[in-house]
Amino acid sequence: MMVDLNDAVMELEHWKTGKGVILYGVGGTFCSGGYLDTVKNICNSEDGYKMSTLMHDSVLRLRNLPLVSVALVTGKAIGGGAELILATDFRLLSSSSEIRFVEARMGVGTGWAGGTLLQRLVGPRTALDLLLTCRKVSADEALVLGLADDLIEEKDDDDDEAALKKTTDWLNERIAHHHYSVVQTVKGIIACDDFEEERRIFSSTWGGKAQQDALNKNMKHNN
Ligand SMILES: CC[C@@H](C(=O)O)C(=O)SCCNC(=O)CCNC(=O)[C@H](O)C(C)(C)COP(=O)(O)OP(=O)(O)OC[C@H]1O[C@@H](n2cnc3c(N)ncnc32)[C@H](O)[C@@H]1OP(=O)(O)O
Repeated sequence: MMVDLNDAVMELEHWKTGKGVILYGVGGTFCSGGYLDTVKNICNSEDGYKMSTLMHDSVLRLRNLPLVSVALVTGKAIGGGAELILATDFRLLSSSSEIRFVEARMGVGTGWAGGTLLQRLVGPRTALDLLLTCRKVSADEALVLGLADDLIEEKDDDDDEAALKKTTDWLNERIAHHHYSVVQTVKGIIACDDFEEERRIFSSTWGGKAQQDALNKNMKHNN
């Protein structure tokens, strides 16, 4: 899974006209973290560092894609699986889903970049609490904590297809009507968090097709 994720992110980096991507699990589980047989086979500091380096690479490159990314969490997100939901811009949870950072119970810290990302999202105090208690976070609580951006009501727990359709619609409300260059510009500006880089990215679309089309419409922004 870890190598497959890295390959998938590399493929997405070559999608020059892309606008959005949804990260989701199948079979009623988002992700239950590292495959335990693999974890048992790499249980030494050197291999742990290599695994963590691979996953940090995947997670941070996923976060920095010029695409708007959403994690659709149906079922459980456990351990590294809970860390993976932090790799995207947004998180949509099915009402029966559950997030649980179990790393401390496994005798380790967060190995897939989840510690730094979690404290940026919910603050250091809440991050520390979630990582030390290893407690279940329900979809409702995730919304309160800022771990979820929206909830996907599902008629029954294993209706993955319906949840994916609702998530696609949610994402399209934000990207479908924009030219891909505009989506990539806005995402690039937010991801860079740097004024000089923002000016450079901004100027890459100034005068472009999307702006010319918009100006030619003589739009009034009052509806
Ligand atoms: C840095 C990341 C890394 C780390 O923290 O070190 C990790 O993420 S380590 C892995 C952390 N994850 C776990 O410890 C998960 C352990 N599994 C569970 O807690 C539960 O299986 C579940 C994920 C909550 C699902 O429970 P449930 O719905 O009751 O189903 P089952 O327990 O019957 O699971 C079905 C089947 O899947 C196997 N399984 C689940 N997770 C893993 C996993 N991470 N690695 C390997 N196998 C996993 C589980 O063993 C069952 O298999 P069978 O017993 O053969 O049916």
